[in-house]
Amino acid sequence: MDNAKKAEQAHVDQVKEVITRQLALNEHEYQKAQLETSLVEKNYGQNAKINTFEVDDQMETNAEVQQQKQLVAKNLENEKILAKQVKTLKQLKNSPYFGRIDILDPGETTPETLYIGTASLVDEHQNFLIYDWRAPISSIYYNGTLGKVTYETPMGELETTLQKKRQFTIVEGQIKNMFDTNETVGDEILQQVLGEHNDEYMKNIVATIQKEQNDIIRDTKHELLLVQGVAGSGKTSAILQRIAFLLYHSRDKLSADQIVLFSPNLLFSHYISEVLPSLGERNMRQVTLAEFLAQRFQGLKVETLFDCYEKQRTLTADQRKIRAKKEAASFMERIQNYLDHLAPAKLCFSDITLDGGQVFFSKAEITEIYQGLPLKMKPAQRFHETKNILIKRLNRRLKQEAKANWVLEKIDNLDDRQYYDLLGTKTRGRFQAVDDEIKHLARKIVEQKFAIVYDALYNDYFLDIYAQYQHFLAQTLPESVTEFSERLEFHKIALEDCAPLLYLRDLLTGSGQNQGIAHLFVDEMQDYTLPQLIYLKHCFPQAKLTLLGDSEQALFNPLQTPQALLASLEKNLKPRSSHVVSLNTSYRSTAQITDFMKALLPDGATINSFTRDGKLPQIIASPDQANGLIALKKALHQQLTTNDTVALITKDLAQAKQLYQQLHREFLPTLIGDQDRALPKGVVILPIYLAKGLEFDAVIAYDISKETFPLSELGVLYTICSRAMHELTLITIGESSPLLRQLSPKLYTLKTELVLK
Ligand SMILES: Nc1ncnc2c1ncn2[C@@H]1O[C@H](COP(=O)(O)OP(=O)(O)OP(=O)(O)O)[C@@H](O)[C@H]1O
Repeated sequence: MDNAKKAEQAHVDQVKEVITRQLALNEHEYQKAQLETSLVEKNYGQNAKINTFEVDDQMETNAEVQQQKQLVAKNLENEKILAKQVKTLKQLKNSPYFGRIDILDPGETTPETLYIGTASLVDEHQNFLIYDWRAPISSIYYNGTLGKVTYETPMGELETTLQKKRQFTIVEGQIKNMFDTNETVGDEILQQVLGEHNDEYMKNIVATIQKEQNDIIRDTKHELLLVQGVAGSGKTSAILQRIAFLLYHSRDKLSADQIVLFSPNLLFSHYISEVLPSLGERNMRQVTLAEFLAQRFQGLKVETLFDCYEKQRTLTADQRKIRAKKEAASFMERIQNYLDHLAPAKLCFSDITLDGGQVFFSKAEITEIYQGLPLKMKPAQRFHETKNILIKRLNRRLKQEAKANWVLEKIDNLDDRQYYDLLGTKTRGRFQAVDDEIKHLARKIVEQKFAIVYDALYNDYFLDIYAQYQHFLAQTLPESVTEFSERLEFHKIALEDCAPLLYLRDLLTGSGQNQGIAHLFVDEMQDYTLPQLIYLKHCFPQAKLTLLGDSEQALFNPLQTPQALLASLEKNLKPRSSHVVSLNTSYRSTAQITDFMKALLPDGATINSFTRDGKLPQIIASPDQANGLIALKKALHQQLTTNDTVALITKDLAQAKQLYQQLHREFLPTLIGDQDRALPKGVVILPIYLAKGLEFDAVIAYDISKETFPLSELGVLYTICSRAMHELTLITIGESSPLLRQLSPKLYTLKTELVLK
């Protein structure tokens, strides 16, 4: 070990000692806090039982119980903080830091050495032994080259001189690797990290964040941040780091619950779920578009992105035209326009009925209320007012109904359990007058009977939104009405109708907005239509947006330059400020695989491959299905010897199912469906849309032939190839895809599979 490394190891050991001391202290405190909580809880349980006979005692007990409750809550909070500290210290003990910077501030003569890790560590004398990677000063580590550098602080920009930058890999407290570097985080450690095999969970990239990724992570200025990055350029990694950064940066006012990430599929949600916890943060909320819509269309089967993809080849030219119109931003403007001119008489209300079908509020009564309101009222206000009037009328009816004979009879026939259930939090015999107790019970009985009416009012069921949307379609796109209503009869709704319909509903009823979400992230945004993005922005009006995508991987939408995309988003989402970042270096795959992917694209020259060496992709040409299958089996056997997981990625579900049938005896593969959340080891077979955002050590694509992959399937083939980290194999059957024929033979090895019979 050279002297520098010895000195650094000695420093690691010193820091570890401090960590060990703090860990012991925190663990002790944590156990104490746990004990205290359980004692208070026990106490609180007993306290809650005593003194409930006299009114005064009862009040006293209530106050005491309140106090005890607060104590438990405080203790639990304390416990949570200590548990988090223990977890953080344990992580630091294993690997206290990954970077060091030596800086010389203006006017100083001796440089200061700072170590950077996943969390801060302060010793007993308030010296910072480790700086959190998110601290303002740490940005120098990611951004600066040696010499004069600046960094942002809450007080403004500061300047310093960066004299040294050192990277470490520390495992179990031992320095495994150490490099000095001038540039941003150097290649050596990155090489090593990227060369590792794929894991069940994505890892954080905190030690090797690249400069342009750092710009995304630390952006706090823009309301709309658009990231356009080539496959494997670290978009997902960067946004997860960004979430951790934002939680640190705004820790007083931002919590993980105020952040929503739209992810492409459930597998992906599982895959990324460990990144934030590994950085000491809680996970944000995650949802797929399908889940989000399914919640809003209960009772209907909502077409998913995957259904759309599967069926797109069977659409007629007319259906395509209709879909294109519904997926244009102007369709949302038309909704706005429709509402601006909608006469109150054209509102499609429906009866509110009781369980037995008896009408409680008729459509005519509701329409009359709505029409009778002042003309200048906006639709949402008018709707709200109608609802208020209906609730008042309902309450009046309930009051009258409570005096009805059937109610009094019911009270007489209540058994004890029913009686106490109706009393709820009230106590029998504790009402000021006996009549009050009867009144209370009567009220509860009628409330139960008419709960369905409350429910209908509360959830706006008295507006027939489907009929309203149909009315809108009849005026705007009449050729699409029949298909919409036919689907509805079968309790189905097409994906392209979801965003416009919900938008119409929300604007009409003034509902559907969540003001509490501060950040909205959309991954794989190239698969979203503008109306969907407009609707999401409408749902989360206070949220800053981070949209990430790669136009080249679009399974549905045409290619767009980042600038054109930004211009279109600015026009339609109207953010106060916006910024686009392009990521052009692909980190996921070996240089050979990235070069192959690049060559598939007409504008692939803009992609930089990261210098990680590997095997050339392999193309196996086979004359027919039988030989193709033999080639596939051989390739699977061979790749399973060096990789834990081999992914057979297909163009669609039908092909995935067929291959599963052909391989299941020999390989026991797993056929992945859209409800699967985890990826097992071995051979996995999945259609490309379920592989979005994921990566695999080895990827095989089957039947890359003229018919299955014409030029128009470029995006699909590119996305399949870009899932491979270390090995890529393409098997062609008969005439190969024209996408492959245009590639230089230097980019792959070619093998012919031909078994002579
Ligand atoms: N700075 C980095 N340090 C270490 N690894 C990185 C870095 N940036 C990206 N990677 C790795 O590269 C791979 C691809 O990253 P990621 O999945 O975030 O890219 P992406 O742009 O979202 O990809 P895609 O759009 O193709 O799904 C991951 O294995 C990730 O860990």
